Amino acid sequence: MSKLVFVTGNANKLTEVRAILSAGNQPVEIDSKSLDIDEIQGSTEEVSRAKCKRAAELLNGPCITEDTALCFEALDGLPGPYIKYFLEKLGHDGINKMLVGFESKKAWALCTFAYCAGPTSEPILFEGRTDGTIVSARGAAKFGWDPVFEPNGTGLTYAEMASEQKNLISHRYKALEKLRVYIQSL
Ligand SMILES: O=c1nc[nH]c2c1ncn2[C@H]1C[C@H](O)[C@@H](COP(=O)(O)OP(=O)(O)OP(=O)(O)O)O1
Ligand SMILES: [Mg+2]
Repeated sequence: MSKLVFVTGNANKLTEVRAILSAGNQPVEIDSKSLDIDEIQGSTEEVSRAKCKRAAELLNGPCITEDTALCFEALDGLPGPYIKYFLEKLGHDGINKMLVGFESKKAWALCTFAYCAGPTSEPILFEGRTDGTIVSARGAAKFGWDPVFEPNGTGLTYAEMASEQKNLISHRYKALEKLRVYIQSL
């Protein structure tokens, strides 16, 4: 099959996706298209489905999209798919302050890849989840909320890890492993 098109406006995602999919003995190559597609409100599944469907309409062909949510246990899963706007307004410090009144600092990163075969097809979803804790920022602020998320059992924030380490345990890696199996069955 021809190369898959990954529609995203986020260069960091693209770098990680390429790194993860090129590892292993059956590498998957992808093309990318930088489109900033409107995102609806709703559950992570609804947000993902709508975005991928719209991308397939715009491209008039098959594509993948990806949505990343950061969910706080104390807030029953919020900010979830809206983390981008919270991060933009509040920064790493504000993200921590959101949890000051709560005992639990537990959080999980949820990645949802969507594959849509074309404008008249329904997207198929692939989820990956990594559990951890929200901590004061540590490590280089290169990618989103990486400095404030410490995956369980590592003692390091995503930002303190080598990219190879993050890419072996991340929400994105887990979702991509499911997508990879699906793509290779096409
Ligand atoms: O592994 C990650 N480590 C740290 N931060 C991350 C990660 N992955 C996404 N992020 C950030 C980017 C954005 O602030 C929000 C997700 O929002 P989200 O809509 O999925 O991403 P986006 O709008 O940047 O790109 P896209 O064009 O693919 O929708 O969390
Ligand atoms: Mg987005």
